[in-house]
Amino acid sequence: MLFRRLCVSVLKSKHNPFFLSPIFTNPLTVFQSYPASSSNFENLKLGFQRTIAVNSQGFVSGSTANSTMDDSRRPPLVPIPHPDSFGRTEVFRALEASLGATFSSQPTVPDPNPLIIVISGPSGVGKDAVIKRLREVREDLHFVVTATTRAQRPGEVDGKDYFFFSKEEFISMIDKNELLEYALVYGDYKGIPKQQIREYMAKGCDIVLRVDIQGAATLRRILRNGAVFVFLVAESEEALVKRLIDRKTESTEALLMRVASAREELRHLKEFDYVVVNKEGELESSVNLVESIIDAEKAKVHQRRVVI
Ligand SMILES: Nc1ncnc2c1ncn2[C@@H]1O[C@H](COP(=O)(O)OP(=O)(O)OP(=O)(O)O)[C@@H](O)[C@H]1O
Repeated sequence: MLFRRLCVSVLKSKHNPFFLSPIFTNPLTVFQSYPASSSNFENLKLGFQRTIAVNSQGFVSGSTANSTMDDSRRPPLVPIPHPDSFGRTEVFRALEASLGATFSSQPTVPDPNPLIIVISGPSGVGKDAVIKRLREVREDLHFVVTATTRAQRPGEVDGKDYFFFSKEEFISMIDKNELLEYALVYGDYKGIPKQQIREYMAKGCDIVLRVDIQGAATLRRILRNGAVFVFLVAESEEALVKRLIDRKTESTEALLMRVASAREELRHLKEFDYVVVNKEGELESSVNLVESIIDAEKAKVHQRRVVI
């Protein structure tokens, strides 16, 4: 359509010697003989490069030949039926013939790389709540199960809540460099098994890691820009404290410690790529925003790349 408009506007120009030429008074619709012989074509020169040919039945043929291209390399002049009047297959085939090449059905760009998403933020901000919902709404997401040496609590499932190991087993994993990151927390080890990440990335899954602020700093040093770092915050300090009180899971000492650390932790915000404000009663919006971040990362021309 655009091409036809171009031809018409060029031809209607008062500088054009073909103005009101009889070929453009014919409707460009009737298809009688295919392929039309090149003698049927009247050639119109547009500028210096592109030669356009329109036959009396309304077929358009063109080549991008420049003056130095020899005939053996030039695609054959093939009439192209107009999509208004002919089926998609006929137009498609004619375009291929005219270009002298078939159109590839290969994906235009490769699949995006699997992503590692590190979610961090102060205690009580809603990391677990956001991740739990994210896993419900998003397929191909693997939440890494942490390895720990702490005792299994009633109701906890090995391999789902944590992977439970003895201290000897855990130290052996450290020695064999099988952990991406680990820490000793109140006398117990916690760490991220590399093998689990490798396995799920190989399946094309995106990986979610939930870590505290110190863990995020360590992962940033290891993964650099290979992972995307998301900092979750509450809309205010007041909202965060109320949320922690309402959760009723901490002793008063632990509560005080978590609230005090939250202030300090906020200073690390600048080390992250994105910040998501998890507002009171708006968990769904926070999850949507994390999803949008993942989608945007997957649309990046220069994809993050990481080898674990
Ligand atoms: N947007 C929200 N609105 C209201 N309540 C929320 C919101 N997000 C999370 N919560 C609630 O706040 C409490 C703390 O959330 P959660 O346990 O997910 O925090 P966390 O960051 O994982 O904490 P911690 O690091 O201490 O484990 C939970 O009771 C959770 O249900």
